[in-house]
Amino acid sequence: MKLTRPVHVTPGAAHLTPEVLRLLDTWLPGQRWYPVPADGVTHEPWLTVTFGGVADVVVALLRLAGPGLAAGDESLVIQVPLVLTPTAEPEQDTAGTEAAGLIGTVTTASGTVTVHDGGVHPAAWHAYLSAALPGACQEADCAELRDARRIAGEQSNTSVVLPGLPHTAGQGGMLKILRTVALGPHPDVVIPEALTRAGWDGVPRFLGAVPLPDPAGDTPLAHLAVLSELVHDATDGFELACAHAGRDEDFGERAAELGAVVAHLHTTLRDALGPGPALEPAGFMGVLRRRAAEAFADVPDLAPHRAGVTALYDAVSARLAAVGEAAGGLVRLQPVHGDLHLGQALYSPDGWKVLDFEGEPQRPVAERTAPDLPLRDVAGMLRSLDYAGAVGRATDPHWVSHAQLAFLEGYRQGSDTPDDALDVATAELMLRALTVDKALYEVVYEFRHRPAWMHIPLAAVERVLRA
Ligand SMILES: Nc1ncnc2c1ncn2[C@@H]1O[C@H](COP(=O)(O)OP(=O)(O)O)[C@@H](O)[C@H]1O
Ligand SMILES: O=P(O)(O)O[C@H]1O[C@H](CO)[C@@H](O[C@H]2O[C@H](CO)[C@@H](O)[C@H](O)[C@H]2O)[C@H](O)[C@H]1O
Repeated sequence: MKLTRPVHVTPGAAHLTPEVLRLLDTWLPGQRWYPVPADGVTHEPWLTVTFGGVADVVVALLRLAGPGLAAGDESLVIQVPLVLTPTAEPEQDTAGTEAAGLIGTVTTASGTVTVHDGGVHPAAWHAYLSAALPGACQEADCAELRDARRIAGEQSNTSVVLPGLPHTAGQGGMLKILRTVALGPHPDVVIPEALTRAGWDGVPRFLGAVPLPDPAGDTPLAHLAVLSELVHDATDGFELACAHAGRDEDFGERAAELGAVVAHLHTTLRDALGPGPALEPAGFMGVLRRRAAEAFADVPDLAPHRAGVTALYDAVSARLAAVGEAAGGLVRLQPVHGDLHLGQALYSPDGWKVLDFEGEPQRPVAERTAPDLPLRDVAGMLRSLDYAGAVGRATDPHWVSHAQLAFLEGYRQGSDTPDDALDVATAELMLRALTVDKALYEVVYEFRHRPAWMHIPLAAVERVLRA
């Protein structure tokens, strides 16, 4: 019988010496996937994970503690896979160490150990792969790891291409090591698994996952990694749209196809996972108002738009209350993507594939996974087409609006509208509110990560409020 490797969990910092933890304190804040500004943040060992039959690989699950961060079960937990190799001498030559993932060397009374980042190390990939997929990668030099490589770029997690992994449709896999560990089933596991089970081919086929076992029970505490089929000859949707924008080439056809895929995604999600509760206007708009207040507190440049946002949200609240009263209730919420943008879509010879169901990384987990309005994803794509026009430097003043209208038309045609759907005028007003909500999120995201691009969502806030 083909087995997966057992995953063992130990409380605290088992297998990790104080020297290794100190090394991590210095190294972690410089990582792209580190989820918060590092000022005053400490790393508290929560659990340590090892894999049966795999030596040297230790995964530290560290709770982030500090000003403004939640504590206890609510804390933000990061996953830090490490390869700890006992060695005779400290490594002197550090040339090329970043590529090799060397974090450092520590010496204790019991000897010297080199510490490598497991995210870029084949020994750790072997451990995850053999835990995710029955029978795969039984040896560290297995065929499945041939030519494996971590993908470069600005990622919230660490993804590894496995060209040698066989699967039903051909060859190749993608292992995604989740850097932020949230208690409960992870949406990037649950949603692709449900969509694959439903036979929908708009996501890379789900192949397996690495659960974090609960030492006190049978249900996994969380998920550590997810494995999916590699999409071949795929182009990142944002790069594709920017390239079209740069040539002023119409993106309408691709955008319409994408709209139809997003519509099918919503129908399949509702059928596979079931609808959620009915939209409750006060609660829903309360969340939007709180998020806006947080954005205004974070970014001073947003101040001139405070009154406009309040007025728009007041108008939506009033309309939802009136419509709900007249209809005896409003549309039901449902599972959605939650952070949909062109960079979460791959264009392949087989059409568009949607990726990354984690929700907006800067939001609390409960909020990210809550049932929502599908219009949230529509707003995300409209915003992304606007980014593509700006970043790709379209000179045609209609490039963005053409692509957005084509996306909306593709979405409308692909939609299987539920009986309780919002009427057109209310849906349009709600789409404006969700577009503003997304643009405010983006202003904060750009303020923190890419200030040179902050003008793109800032202009959008102004434009939508003026409309
Ligand atoms: N199954 C796949 N096949 C091919 N490429 C993929 C696959 N999954 C992800 N990618 C590539 O990896 C990138 C990062 O994946 P994603 O799931 O969005 O990770 P993150 O959460 O770190 O942003 C994507 O933008 C895409 O280019
Ligand atoms: O991909 P992530 O889940 O890490 O999402 C975060 O980063 C995105 C940028 O990489 C950011 O997206 C914003 O910029 C995109 C262009 O780079 C644009 O297409 C999106 O529309 C825009 O929101 C995303 O918001 C953030 O959560």
